[in-house]
Amino acid sequence: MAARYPIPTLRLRDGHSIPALGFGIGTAWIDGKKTEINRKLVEAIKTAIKLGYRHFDTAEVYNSERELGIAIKESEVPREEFFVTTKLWKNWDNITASFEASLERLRMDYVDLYLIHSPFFVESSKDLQTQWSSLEALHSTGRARSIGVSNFYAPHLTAILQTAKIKPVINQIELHPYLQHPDLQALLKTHNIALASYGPLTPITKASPGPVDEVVERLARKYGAGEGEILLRWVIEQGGVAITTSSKEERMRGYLKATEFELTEDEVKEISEKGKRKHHREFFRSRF
Ligand SMILES: NC(=O)C1=CN([C@@H]2O[C@H](COP(=O)(O)OP(=O)(O)OC[C@H]3O[C@@H](n4cnc5c(N)ncnc54)[C@H](O)[C@@H]3O)[C@@H](O)[C@H]2O)C=CC1
Ligand SMILES: O=CCc1c[nH]c2ccccc12
Repeated sequence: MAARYPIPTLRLRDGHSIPALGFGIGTAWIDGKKTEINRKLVEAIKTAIKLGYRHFDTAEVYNSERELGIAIKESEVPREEFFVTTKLWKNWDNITASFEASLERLRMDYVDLYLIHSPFFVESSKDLQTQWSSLEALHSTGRARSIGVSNFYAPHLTAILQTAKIKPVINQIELHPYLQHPDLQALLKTHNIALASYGPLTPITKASPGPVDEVVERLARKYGAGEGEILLRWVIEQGGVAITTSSKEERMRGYLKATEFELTEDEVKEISEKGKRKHHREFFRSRF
């Protein structure tokens, strides 16, 4: 059975819309060395499509773009119904070649969103500015409908905003109650840059036990949802986009419940306040 309700969308600063719940094909799926097509992954993506997911998040470095392209073709759902994000890894010298290789693997002639995966591989602000101008050039061809960044913190954003002709539409970062980035969130709001959360389930999957456990369990009972769905909804209620994943159909189905109820302002606040009592960063730890 497909989603009972359509997944809500968020309007980006360039006028395009992004579904507020995305299905990631990184982390749990990664096998950077594989050369054969992973049919299990293709089938899992097709299951997600059947359940109603239309927003997929991949990256050059995940080695999953080919499977996403095949799954979308085999699903027979029109390309225009999907929102596909991919990300540039380290090939700064020829960004156009990297981008075109991604399109080829995806079997697509455009992506909805192209992101710089990380700012941590360059030496200077000037390098970041040069990279951003290459994304602007791709955007002008129409093959990257929207452009944005990932794992950017205030100094990285400030650097590119100094010379940007087009501001990033989104910053995809690790965001959950134990990593809330209040200052970065304020900066994004000032520039109308949306926030996408990866690792939204971290408090229950990687950082438990912790101070939000009790409230998340209580709200899951109240709304007849899983604990994960409370954390996904916490992101969505704050105007963010939540990117999660699973290989299990039951979990894929469960996450969709996050679109079927609303948390009250006080409930969002309670999770945030309790979350502030613990700090946990799962990804790119060595950079901080
Ligand atoms: N831009 C970036 O640098 C990054 C982007 N991402 C993107 O975000 C996506 C999601 O990232 P995750 O950290 O995996 O997201 P997540 O925090 O939503 O965790 C999803 C994982 O939790 C497991 N899970 C769900 N419910 C569970 C439960 N009750 N008990 C135990 N395990 C449970 C799932 O099976 C899955 O493996 C990735 O696939 C990728 O597309 C992820 C990391 C970095
Ligand atoms: O994007 C998520 C984190 C990450 C960075 N590099 C790799 C490589 C393979 C899987 C995930 C990641």
